[in-house]
Amino acid sequence: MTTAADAWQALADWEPRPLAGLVGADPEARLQLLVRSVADIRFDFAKTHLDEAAIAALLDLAKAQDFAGRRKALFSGGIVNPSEGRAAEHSAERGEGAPDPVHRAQLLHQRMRMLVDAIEAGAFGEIRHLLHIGIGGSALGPDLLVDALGRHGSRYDVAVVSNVDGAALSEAFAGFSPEHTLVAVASKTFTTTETLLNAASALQWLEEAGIEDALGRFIALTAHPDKAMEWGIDETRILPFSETVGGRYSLWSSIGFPAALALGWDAFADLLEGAAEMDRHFRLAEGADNICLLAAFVDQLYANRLGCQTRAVFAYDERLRLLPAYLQQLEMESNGKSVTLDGAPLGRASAPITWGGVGTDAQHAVFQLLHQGTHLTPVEFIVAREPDHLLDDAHHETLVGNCIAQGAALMAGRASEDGARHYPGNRPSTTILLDQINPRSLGALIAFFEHRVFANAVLLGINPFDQFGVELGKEMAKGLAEGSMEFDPATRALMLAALGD
Ligand SMILES: O=P(O)(O)OC[C@H]1O[C@](O)(CO)[C@@H](O)[C@@H]1O
Repeated sequence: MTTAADAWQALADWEPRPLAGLVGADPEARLQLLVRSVADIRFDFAKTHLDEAAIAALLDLAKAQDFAGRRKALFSGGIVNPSEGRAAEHSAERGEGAPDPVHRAQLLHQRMRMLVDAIEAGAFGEIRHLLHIGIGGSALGPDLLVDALGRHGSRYDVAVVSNVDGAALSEAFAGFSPEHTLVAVASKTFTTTETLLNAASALQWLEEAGIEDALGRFIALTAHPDKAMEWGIDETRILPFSETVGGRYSLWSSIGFPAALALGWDAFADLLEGAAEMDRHFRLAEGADNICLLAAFVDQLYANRLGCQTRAVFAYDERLRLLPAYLQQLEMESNGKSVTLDGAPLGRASAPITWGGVGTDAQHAVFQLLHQGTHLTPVEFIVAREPDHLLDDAHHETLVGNCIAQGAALMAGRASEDGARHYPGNRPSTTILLDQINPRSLGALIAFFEHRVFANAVLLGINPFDQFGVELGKEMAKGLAEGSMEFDPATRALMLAALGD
């Protein structure tokens, strides 16, 4: 049997062919090999350097790394996060997983729904605003969902406040009236400094506004209900989710509460169903037919064969403007690792740096480097067939046309004697085309990215579900605030300059 080392060697021996040749030689075969539709989303990898030989090497790698076994473990509650001795059961929140976690998720969703109904029925008075306080995975997902899907007729004003910089909370206070505000404190651990400080300031804001029983306006979204109760939130207003749902995979749990409240329960249920459809595809599709695995093949090709240190994602859709930030956490916190599952040095590139923005804005800001810079950067375009507005068709046509033209220009390039006007071309891109952006398609899209991250982790042999890398910085920030830690002279001088003594 081919070992992982053999498969990596085969990839090292593989030579990329020019993109224009790959696409031009037999266009029909190319499209058939590299363009697929899953959950009404078209994934187009035709303008990447992936070819049959690279796919064969990467399929061998997947086999050598027991992709099928690890995928089975993911969906059946196996310990896929060995450093923390845990399963990773975000798919169970969508109904896809082992019976027990699926049942627990259903009970949680029932409680969420009852709370949504109670708020609507006026159990908390006349609520118009939801102040959602959380950070990282406890903020990026809900923020993305509400921003993307709540643009027309969101039933509540939602502010997601994550930064401990008081300017963020002050801005939210300025837009909300205390008597109509409900506060959701979202924290898996319920120990995160920034979140607890923001929550305490929100409580003070309500109290100072004369709200009777200000704590009664708080709900908690957490995997540690005991800690939320200690903080003062009544058990009846706590929506506890499972420890086996990772923070950056948690928008499907009660962390998604703002979306369920603002968009309505049916929309939240559609979101889960869209993700479940992608779960089923990922669980059942074999080999290169599996779109999440195929995307991971492209990622490995660029990160580990062609030396690309970054991956750029551009949403050509204003509704998805927060997607790049969401993906940064999902991809970089999951796969930004340097050791394998058994703690040995990884010895190759882990996750590339994810960056990006929104099109067409980014074209006028950063695309210069993509078209002519010295870095090779695989670019991902995300675009929808249907616009979200009633303005003249010219808007959508220009938007989509620009998106498609960028991929074509990156690939084709244009030769010129004048170096400044020379476009080298042969630059890869992937295009993800959605019919519409709605709860169902967004659920499927986000689940696609989650499973692609997992597939990459399997190919690399790393654990995508822990994040010890962020702990040291947290500890030192605490040590600095409490004066309980010794720092080096340069840091001491900086502290003195910034904070006084
Ligand atoms: O939900 P919590 O426990 O407040 O953590 C917030 C975020 O902080 C992290 O632990 C990183 O510091 C993320 O993984 C997580 O999403």
